[in-house]
Amino acid sequence: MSGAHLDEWQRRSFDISSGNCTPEQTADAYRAHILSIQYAWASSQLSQAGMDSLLRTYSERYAAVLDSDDPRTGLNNYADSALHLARSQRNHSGKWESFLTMESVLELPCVQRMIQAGKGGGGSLVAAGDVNISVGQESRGSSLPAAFTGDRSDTALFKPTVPPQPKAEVITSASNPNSFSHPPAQPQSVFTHPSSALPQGNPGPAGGTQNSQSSYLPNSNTSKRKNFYNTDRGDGGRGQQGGQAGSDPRAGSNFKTAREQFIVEQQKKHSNQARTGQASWPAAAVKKSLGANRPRGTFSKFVSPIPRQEEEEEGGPNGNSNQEPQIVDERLKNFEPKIIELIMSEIMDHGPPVAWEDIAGLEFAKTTIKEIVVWPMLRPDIFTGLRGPPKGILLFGPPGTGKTLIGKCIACQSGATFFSISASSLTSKWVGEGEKMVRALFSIARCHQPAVIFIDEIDSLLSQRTDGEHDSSRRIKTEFLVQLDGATTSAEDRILVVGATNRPQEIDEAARRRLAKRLYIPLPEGTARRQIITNLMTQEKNQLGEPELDSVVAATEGFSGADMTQLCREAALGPIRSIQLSDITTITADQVRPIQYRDFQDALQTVRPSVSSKDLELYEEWNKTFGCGR
Ligand SMILES: Nc1ncnc2c1ncn2[C@@H]1O[C@H](COP(=O)(O)OP(=O)(O)OP(=O)(O)O)[C@@H](O)[C@H]1O
Ligand SMILES: [Mg+2]
Repeated sequence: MSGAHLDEWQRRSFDISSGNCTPEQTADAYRAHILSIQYAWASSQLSQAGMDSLLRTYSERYAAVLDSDDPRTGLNNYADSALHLARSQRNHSGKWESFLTMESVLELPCVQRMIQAGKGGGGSLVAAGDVNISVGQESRGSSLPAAFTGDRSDTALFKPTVPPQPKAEVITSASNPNSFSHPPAQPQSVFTHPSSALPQGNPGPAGGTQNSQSSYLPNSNTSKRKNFYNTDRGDGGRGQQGGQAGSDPRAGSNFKTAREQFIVEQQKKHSNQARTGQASWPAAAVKKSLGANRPRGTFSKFVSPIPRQEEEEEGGPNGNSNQEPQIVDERLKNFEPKIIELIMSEIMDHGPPVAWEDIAGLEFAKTTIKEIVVWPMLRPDIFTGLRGPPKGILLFGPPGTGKTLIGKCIACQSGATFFSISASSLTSKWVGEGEKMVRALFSIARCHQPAVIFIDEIDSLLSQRTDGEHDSSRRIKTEFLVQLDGATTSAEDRILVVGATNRPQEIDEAARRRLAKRLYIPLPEGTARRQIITNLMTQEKNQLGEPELDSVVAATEGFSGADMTQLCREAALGPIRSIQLSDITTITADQVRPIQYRDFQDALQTVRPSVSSKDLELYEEWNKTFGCGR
């Protein structure tokens, strides 16, 4: 999703602007947003990077509302005021009836003994295991408060035996000591009531029970929270709390705040990302409470793999090699650094410089390209309105005629940032990431204007769309067409796409239209062939006279530029082949004889034109139909 679309989507979806929302409503809204973001991501309306970014924002806002103890703005971790939000909350205390009535408590053997002991004026009160209170089915020792679990064995009022008390029932008993409750039909667990637990000097059973409960149980709000957040959770979060053991009174318990639980659930979903170190919003949410340990991710700084000169001198970006890499432009923050790095390192072209004079012939193509590429890049103020350059040009023609060479020349001569990408690498190397790459490519180009995106073998990227083709390549094509159309670029953007192909017939008609200027790069004519030979021969010792050159030019009718280069290379080997094998190790470079006409004659025996006349007809035909030449 482009930046513009994302903004619009956010605006429509996330308008909590009334200012009259209660904290509950705000929290609810944020939670709904978070779900919407996940849904949008799952249904491919939103990119991974977009989702990361949005989730980070909204989970932090959600957490801020949840955590704040300011009653006007926060929910204090879903304390009492927000419990009604949890519609599925089940508190059975209202329905259950305790079997522990005042009378039945008095009949308990331990209570009887206590009474007896009280009457007897001292001595041991109650033996361990004497008190059996039925409270429910589950046994989760770790869920008890520390005072319950023996952590405070010296002062503990109650000590559980196996199996210990489930929280739900503890909670109920705490809030209503006179109706110690349980589901009647469920099996029972056992509580031990040690003698020391009873309030000193208070032999009265009812009063004793009340006092003891109020002294060891946490306040009812906290207990309710525990009850709620443990109702439908498995053991999933236990490990997450491990780090708090020892210092946290909740150590060893399953208790989690709503936010912690939410984060745990999300972390499970995103565990893969977390493992690979990518940014994921739960990590961002955790960051809030953990301080500055921000993970590397979407907002990590990006460092260019190609250090600038001053950086090299200073020992790294910003003069500090220890600093994190930096994403330089806001527009790129939604892309994973990995992708940006790939584009910067693998797509930007850094070849040897090529001048217009190095390209033999092709005068019409060169003039046109200068007109629509180089000058507008150099003087954008003049080339506006109707004079505005096309957004795309297509160089087509037989193989080896200089299309790629022209691309390199544009890179050197236009003064623009040059992105050279082979379509096959886009479709094969980053399978599944192709459309992301395309989007990132255009975004980076937008940040580095004026920019030329050169796509060699563009036919393999923009071939006719068929029903049977793979979904990913179809998506790449669509993304490319969208970007090419300039839907996401403004009129002032100076990004030019130059495509090169020797299979123009295979290009999708929609792409053809977008590559408005289609230039035929034909086989070199006589003068061009002569120029290629002359250019190449100036670097070598040779004895080629004008008439001999004419003969070679005449003999190479139908040769492409690449064939001509190959012919010259082959001829250049002639003098070496004439050296005696025994001399090859001792001979000096000066002693190698110059290239002669006979070397070309020999070479012409082995080097053949690579383009057939039948193929040539097809190009001529396509040029007549779709080409922009004269
Ligand atoms: N017009 C030319 N002037 C000088 N050299 C040329 C010319 N055309 C081709 N060559 C030579 O041929 C080589 C191959 O050319 P290039 O890669 O540009 O061909 P291409 O048109 O891109 O071929 P393909 O369609 O197969 O990709 C160049 O490196 C250059 O040496
Ligand atoms: Mg090429």
